[in-house]
Amino acid sequence: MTDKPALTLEKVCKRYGKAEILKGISLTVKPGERVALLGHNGAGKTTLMKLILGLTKLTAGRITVAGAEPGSAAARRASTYLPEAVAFHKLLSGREQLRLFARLAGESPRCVEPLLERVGLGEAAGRRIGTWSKGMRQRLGLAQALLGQPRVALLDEPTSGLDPISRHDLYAVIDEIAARGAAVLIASHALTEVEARTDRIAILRQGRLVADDTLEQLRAQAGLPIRLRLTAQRDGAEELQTRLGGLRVNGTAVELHCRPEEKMDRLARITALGGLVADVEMAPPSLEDLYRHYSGEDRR
Ligand SMILES: Nc1ncnc2c1ncn2[C@@H]1O[C@H](COP(=O)(O)OP(=O)(O)OP(=O)(O)O)[C@@H](O)[C@H]1O
Repeated sequence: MTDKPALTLEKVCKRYGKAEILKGISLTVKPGERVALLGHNGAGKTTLMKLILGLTKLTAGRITVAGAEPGSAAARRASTYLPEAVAFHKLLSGREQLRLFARLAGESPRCVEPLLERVGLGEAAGRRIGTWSKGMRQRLGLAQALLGQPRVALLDEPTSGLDPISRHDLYAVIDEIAARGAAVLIASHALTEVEARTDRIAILRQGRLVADDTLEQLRAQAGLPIRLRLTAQRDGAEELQTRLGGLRVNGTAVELHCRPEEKMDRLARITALGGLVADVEMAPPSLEDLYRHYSGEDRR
């Protein structure tokens, strides 16, 4: 897989009337990379995807999709898009709809059956889409996204409204799209799942990209505290709090926060308390903590 970005954004600006939605966004996504695009409602995630697709015009800056201009025939061939609300022809069966998409993508109809099986729609494929659940329609959307070997895949909240198993299955397909060499950009509010399933996190805030790195790097840059939760032996929570400080969480637990570099020292002090401590759990800052920090919502 080449290291050259499949998707490049340079100082991208977008205005709607007087409203400046995006103010100089620069971002690259390499083949095989899965990047989460986070931001509050109205931050501009969908607008960014529409610019990449050439569905709306740039105010300033430059975007290239597999080396081509957004909206050009080459860029359209190279990219695929799963919108938040997938709309299909209700009267067509899943198989008929996917055959139609395959024809439009210049693919052989022979690819349709394996794709339907791949996304778990083998049995439902003959039924009209109008009778399908949201999860089934999202799966068909992903089957469409797998057509034609895309080099750039844009997925707008792909798992919203799906149950945990369907989410899991959907991410398995997203991983496959990336493993085939597509640069994948996923707009999402589902922090726990993107924490586990993406390679890099980009956060939009007030029209700017305020974070763009791996989770580990963002943790290191943010310097947020590590949480230590101690469970006391019977009736020992008060003594534990007196000795170590921190907050009583419930009848038996005490929570402490410490800087990453203090962690070993804290653990040594906890171990020295011997039988007073029944258990210790340690949690590094989650993506939710980091998101609050970078999006300016850290009010704790
Ligand atoms: N066609 C349009 N004309 C005018 N303003 C628009 C248009 N499309 C989007 N906007 C505005 O641009 C801003 C960004 O919208 P966008 O849909 O990109 O946000 P988002 O980050 O995808 O939000 P969400 O998480 O709610 O889906 C919003 O303030 C929205 O009202």
